[in-house]
Amino acid sequence: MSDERSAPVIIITGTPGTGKSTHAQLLVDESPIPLQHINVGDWVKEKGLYEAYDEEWQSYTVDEDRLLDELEPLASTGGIILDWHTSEVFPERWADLVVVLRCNHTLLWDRLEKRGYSLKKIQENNEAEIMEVVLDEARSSYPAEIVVELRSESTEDLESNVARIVQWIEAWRRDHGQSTET
Ligand SMILES: Nc1ncnc2c1ncn2[C@@H]1O[C@H](COP(=O)(O)OP(=O)(O)O)[C@@H](O)[C@H]1O
Repeated sequence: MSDERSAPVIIITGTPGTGKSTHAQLLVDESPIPLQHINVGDWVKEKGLYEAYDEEWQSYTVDEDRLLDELEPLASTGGIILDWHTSEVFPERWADLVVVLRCNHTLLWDRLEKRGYSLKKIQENNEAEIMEVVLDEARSSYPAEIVVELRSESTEDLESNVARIVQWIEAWRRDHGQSTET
């Protein structure tokens, strides 16, 4: 329950390349309270929280139980941004806000090409973005009132999205009896 936390847990999700890490980094800089950015994919690799590596798809099969065990203490304390392309794995009680980033598929294709993804992986992700896979997953895993879909196609989008999340953090603090004055 968020009542036990002194700071919120924010999930930023979206198809790879939609801008999760870029948003999370800017949010860390602009947040009125300290937030730790957890790039879950990097964590999985660094901490070896996977069962296997799939050569064909160039991706890891995550050991979800171990991942959740690692994250649980951080989620209980709060003050974290969970940055991952999937959100259903996290327990519903962890999340205070779930941001789903969206991007035009042509633009997304270019971003993933620049990243050096294989054609197969670009196609898979592009199709997932068109089919709204990540959005559907977030909507079926969390209450509608905490899921926010935001466009991430330009620097203006990035800045206004982060400003909006900062406002949300300030409101969260007020609701939890914490002053926004320092
Ligand atoms: N809103 C945006 N406006 C312009 N470029 C963006 C935006 N969001 C992401 N990008 C660019 O797209 C690429 C992928 O962004 P990244 O944050 O790594 O995505 P993700 O973490 O979702 O995989 C980066 O080069 C980043 O600079």
